[in-house]
Amino acid sequence: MYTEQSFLSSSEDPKCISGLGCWYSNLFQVYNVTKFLEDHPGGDDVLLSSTGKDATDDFEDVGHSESAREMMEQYYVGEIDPTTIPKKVKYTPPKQPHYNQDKTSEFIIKLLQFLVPLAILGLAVGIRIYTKSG
Ligand code: HEM
Repeated sequence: MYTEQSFLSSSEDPKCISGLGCWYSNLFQVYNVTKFLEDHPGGDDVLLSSTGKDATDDFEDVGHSESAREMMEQYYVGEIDPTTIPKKVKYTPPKQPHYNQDKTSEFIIKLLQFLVPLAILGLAVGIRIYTKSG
């Protein structure tokens, strides 16, 4: 099972309107390739390494066939303005509540850990002195 994986591609074809001329779109095309990962002839690892970023060069460098370009259409999600993509979001975990608020019991345990062996030692020495003198 794959989690949702998409990559971006900048428009290669200029958009043309007769009389107005052509211009290149500054928008990115988004492709969700989750369902294609297992079937991609180039393997899922190359696809995965191209997700979450502009994969135009990765895609073009391979020299994909016309049929590959046609296949792309079924994974097309829509266009996105790259300036609206948030920069890398740094994850800061939510502050955890501090459970052991009561430090008293911790202190008592530490004190007992120190006092109990001391008491046993004292008792042993006491018995020894008492039995010797007897
Ligand atoms: C939805 C997007 C994509 C589709 C539909 C697609 C489709 C295909 C197809 C049909 C092939 C077989 C060869 C061909 O017909 O050209 C192929 C090969 C390949 N693709 Fe993709 N591909 C996509 C995206 C990518 C991306 C982003 C990469 C990133 C590097 C990539 C890398 C490769 C590689 C390395 C091969 C193997 C080329 C070879 O062995 O000759 N593909 N792809």
